Amino acid sequence: MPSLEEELFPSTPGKFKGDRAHNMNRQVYRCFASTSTMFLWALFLIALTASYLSFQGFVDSGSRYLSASWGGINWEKQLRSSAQIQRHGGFSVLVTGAAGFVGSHVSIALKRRGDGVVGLDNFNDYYDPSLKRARKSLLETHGVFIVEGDVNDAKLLAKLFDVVAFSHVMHLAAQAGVRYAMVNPHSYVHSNIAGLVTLLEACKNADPQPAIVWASSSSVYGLNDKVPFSEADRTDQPASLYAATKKAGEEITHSYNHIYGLSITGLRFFTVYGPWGRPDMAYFSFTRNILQGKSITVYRGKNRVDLARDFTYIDDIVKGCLGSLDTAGKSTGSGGKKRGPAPYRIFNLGNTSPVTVPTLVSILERHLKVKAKRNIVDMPGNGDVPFTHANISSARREFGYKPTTDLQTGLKKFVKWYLSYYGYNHGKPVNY
Ligand SMILES: O=C(O)[C@H]1O[C@H](OP(=O)(O)OP(=O)(O)OC[C@H]2O[C@@H](n3ccc(=O)[nH]c3=O)[C@H](O)[C@@H]2O)[C@H](O)[C@@H](O)[C@@H]1O
Repeated sequence: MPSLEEELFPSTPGKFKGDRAHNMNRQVYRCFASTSTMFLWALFLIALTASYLSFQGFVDSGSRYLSASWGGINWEKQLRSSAQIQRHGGFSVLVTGAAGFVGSHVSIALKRRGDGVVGLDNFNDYYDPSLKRARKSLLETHGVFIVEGDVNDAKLLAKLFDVVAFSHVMHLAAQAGVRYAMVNPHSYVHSNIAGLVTLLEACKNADPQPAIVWASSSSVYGLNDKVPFSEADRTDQPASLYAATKKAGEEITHSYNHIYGLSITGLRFFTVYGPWGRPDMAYFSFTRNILQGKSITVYRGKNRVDLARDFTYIDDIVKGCLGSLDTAGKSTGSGGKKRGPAPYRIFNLGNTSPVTVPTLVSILERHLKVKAKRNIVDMPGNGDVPFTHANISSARREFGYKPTTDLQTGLKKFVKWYLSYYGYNHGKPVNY
């Protein structure tokens, strides 16, 4: 049996016979009725979408407030107090990677001379996070507050710039390590590319815009064999994904400098070592293994040539970082708009005195008074380069950079710290 509607308005036009005016009326009514049905459906769908979105927002913000380790009045108070400048003409610096090796040393040095410092670190487990926690405790005793968060967190970055008008950003947060890039390539893209862009976005939007000094790497020289390495040498032959992401960082920062007027200084660090260092690096893992009586793997280059590095002591690097901050010109833009050209600089921070890896081992043996069990193997194709050697004349000219610690002296200080921290048997760290 046809429904009432079907009866009144048969689905097949033309089958209905009636007068013309009646017909017209029906068509108008029909058209109106279907428009209002559509309208009701549209309203229903909009309401459904809106309630879904607001539910999602509720879930997001709820989970953020439940899991976030930042935010709140007390947190903002800690930020402001840590960022407080204590010297005439001082800076307020956001240090990313502040619980890292270089980050912790730079943060303390800045704080000591009266600059305001706020740290940011995600405490990831690329290497033993307890060492990062210990550095954090050390920083707290110097009055440096570290926010636990990721440089990929745009909301957190916006909040930080909202609470503190940072004059400088020292960007040291990164996925470090040359050979680990073969194990976890995406962590390099996440931290060194995506994280960098998120940070630059926050800096470009900030008002005032901070000047940025950030960690590039000697590894950008890749297969370059012109020695010593100068900033103008080619850097288009990276030997590892790590190097490629650092090189990409140099290009990315250049574009932000060009478009938004951000002041940029990239520092190419040369194999930095010292107390509170990184356990994944050769001098550190060699020390641990030698003390534990385990063998160490010493890579050797083509034609049995020893590998060499321009090992640079942490205190020299810290001086280079501070010198870079002191001479970084201002960013010219604000709120995402460029107002004029800003400086774009790149410097080598090395020691200008390469030492072979076997010599590094011999120095450690002397300081530790233990003979190493050396397992010499040909360098696998793992992203390593045979040698590095920095020409540092640019940094010397610009801010008087002059490294003063040779490898022998620097390793002595490292070993002293290592033994006080871990003990001879790499037991539990001494509490700081
Ligand atoms: O200069 C830099 O820019 C880089 O310096 C280091 O990278 P790398 O020089 O490879 O430092 P190590 O991992 O400590 O290696 C030093 C030397 O020891 C060698 N090595 C390493 C590990 C090992 O088990 N055996 C060994 O012979 C390496 O081949 C290399 O020649 C850092 O790990 C990077 O994060 C940094 O960017």
